Amino acid sequence: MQNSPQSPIIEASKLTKQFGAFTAVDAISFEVERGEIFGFLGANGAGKTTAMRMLTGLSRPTSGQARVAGIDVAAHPEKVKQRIGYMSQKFSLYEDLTVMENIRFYGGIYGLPRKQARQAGSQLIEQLGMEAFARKQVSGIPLGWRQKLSFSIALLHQPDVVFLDEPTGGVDPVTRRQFWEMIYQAAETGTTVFVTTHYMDEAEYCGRVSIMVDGQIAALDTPDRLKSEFQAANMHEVFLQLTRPKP
Ligand SMILES: Nc1ncnc2c1ncn2[C@@H]1O[C@H](COP(=O)(O)OP(=O)(O)OP(=O)(O)O)[C@@H](O)[C@H]1O
Repeated sequence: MQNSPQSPIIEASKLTKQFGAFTAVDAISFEVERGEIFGFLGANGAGKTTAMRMLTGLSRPTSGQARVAGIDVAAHPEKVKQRIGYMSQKFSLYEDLTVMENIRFYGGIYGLPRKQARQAGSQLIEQLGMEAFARKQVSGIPLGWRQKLSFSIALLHQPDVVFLDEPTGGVDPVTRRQFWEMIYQAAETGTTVFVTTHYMDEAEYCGRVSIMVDGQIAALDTPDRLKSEFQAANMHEVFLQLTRPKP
């Protein structure tokens, strides 16, 4: 199923996930346009990862609907996985494989022919300037490099959308900036970026931002419009106004 270039690349309609009596994601509806950098924010436990797992076909919605690249995530989770890249700190590289082996392994998972995976691997290592690490086990390379590598691997099969779950957690500010340059490059080539972060300076780098509170989307707009609506100097203040428990 193909979606037209004009239609939103992500469409969620009353998307809901319940765990027993607990509603982790509560009827969220939103759309993301092709090529957008969309920030998906919320306090700990707000439901971001659960929502993202539904959008990536890893978890079945209890009710509601979502389409990613025109594909219904509940009806065709395997098809969705072919059209997306996914990177999280928990689900990422194999520590005991080398950099090159990881690239080839994921190339295989994403269905790239062996020769193409090898070429893409060499190209990727060169682009990242990781020649010195190519034959090193991933466990032995610095965290910032690992995160850049997993992002590049998530883009290996040129997905329509890349989902990034706290991609810059724990890395230094310089590496975070470099990582965001990579995000901009991906968006410029047409890949939609759906990103969660706890860093509010990063929220400012997004085209639009949604903020989840207790399973619902409490606000969604450009950082500038949110700041103006909440009369806040920065996104950190917007975030606090929405997520701070009411007295
Ligand atoms: N498999 C599960 N069974 C029961 N409850 C769950 C399950 N997965 C998540 N939850 C609960 O759903 C809520 C939302 O969790 P989720 O991980 O989606 O939040 P989050 O916004 O991603 O938080 P964080 O920023 O801490 O990762 C939490 O209260 C969590 O305990």
